[in-house]
Amino acid sequence: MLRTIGLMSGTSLDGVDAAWIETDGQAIGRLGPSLTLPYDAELRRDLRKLLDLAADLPADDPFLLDCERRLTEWHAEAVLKLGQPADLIGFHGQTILHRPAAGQPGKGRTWQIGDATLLARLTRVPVAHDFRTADVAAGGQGAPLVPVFQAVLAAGLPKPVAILNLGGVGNVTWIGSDGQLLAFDTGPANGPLDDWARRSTGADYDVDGRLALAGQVDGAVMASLLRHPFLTQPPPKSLDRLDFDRALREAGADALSPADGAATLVAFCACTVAAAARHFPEPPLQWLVTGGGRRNAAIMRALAAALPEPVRPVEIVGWDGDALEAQAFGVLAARSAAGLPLTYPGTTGVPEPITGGRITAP
Ligand SMILES: Nc1ncnc2c1ncn2[C@@H]1O[C@H](COP(=O)(O)OP(=O)(O)OP(=O)(O)O)[C@@H](O)[C@H]1O
Ligand SMILES: CC(=O)N[C@H]1[C@@H]2OC[C@@H](O2)[C@@H](O)[C@@H]1O[C@H](C)C(=O)O
Repeated sequence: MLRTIGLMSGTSLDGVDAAWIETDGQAIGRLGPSLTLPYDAELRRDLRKLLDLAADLPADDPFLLDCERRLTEWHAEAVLKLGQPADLIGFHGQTILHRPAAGQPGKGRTWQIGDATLLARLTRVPVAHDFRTADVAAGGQGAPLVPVFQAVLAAGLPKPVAILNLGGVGNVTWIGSDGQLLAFDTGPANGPLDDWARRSTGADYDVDGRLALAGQVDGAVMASLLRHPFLTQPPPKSLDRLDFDRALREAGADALSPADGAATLVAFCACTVAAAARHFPEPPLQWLVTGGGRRNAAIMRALAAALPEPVRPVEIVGWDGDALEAQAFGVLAARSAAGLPLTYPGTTGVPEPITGGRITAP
């Protein structure tokens, strides 16, 4: 088994999640400590700016390179703070653009920034990185990547089960009784809500969903959003963090009051999850919710109303919803080192299971 440290900077841009996990990529030995190192306001703002600029930026743009260096140093700081010995780091980096081309090998693009050479030098540990490129190059969605780890974690749970991650974007993993995996992005989750909270109240996010709980869902905006073709599109499918921004503007969301806007975004998030469930081969026995969205009481209430099955935070089965994605990248790093598949036809739509990632020595 390898002692790994998984590092994830998700689409919420809230900070680096780091987790220690002992694994050979197939089984989990020990789960160790984890932490989140939140970005300071300046780095968070610059990363958010990068998302808007990414489509037109050359890879050697000075602003991009400066952000990449700062992002990498932040990750190194997270590793040092964790203070655990490691044989391998799994470094996701920060997605700034995601445009896969389903079923068209060589046509899609997914872009995670992060300087693996610098991270390996700063931590003196080999770094596995660039986990999504091979899958997109082979015609896969390049996301989600966590299902292979969730399947190991969920081995002892009654099936079918649905694991819902509510980060900036939402994604779900459905695991059937025979171990069948179906995973895909559900729709926007905290991303548009965070942008809305920042614009309307100045806060980084709607703490505990209080703003949304004080508002009313706007029927006209909802009706417009629910017509988005992503909801009925069959999986595999994945999203860029900004994919719904235009639809939200066109639906007239910008004209809503702060509370009604938040309430409407929350209700839409729950509707996208209900729409996702229509793609499952059979209903799950329960939904286990991970990611920051599980702390948003408005989202959890809306999910409970929209789904017929029980909806609970993953802590109910003893998992740590703040560490899960980081732990996944430790396992993905070990799988990459062993040449094991990271993605499958049922998770990214790649034609056959393939490995991915590259390893950079210190
Ligand atoms: N107490 C809380 N109340 C409401 N929302 C919260 C709370 N805590 C966290 N969040 C939300 O969760 C988000 C962070 O979630 P998470 O860390 O799962 O995202 P991520 O890892 O960046 O995303 P992704 O899964 O897209 O990679 C915050 O931006 C915020 O919107
Ligand atoms: C391209 C990209 O970075 N996608 C993220 C994003 O955030 C949530 C969702 O969209 C998911 O598909 C993915 O992250 C997790 C870690 C994954 O790949 O499983």
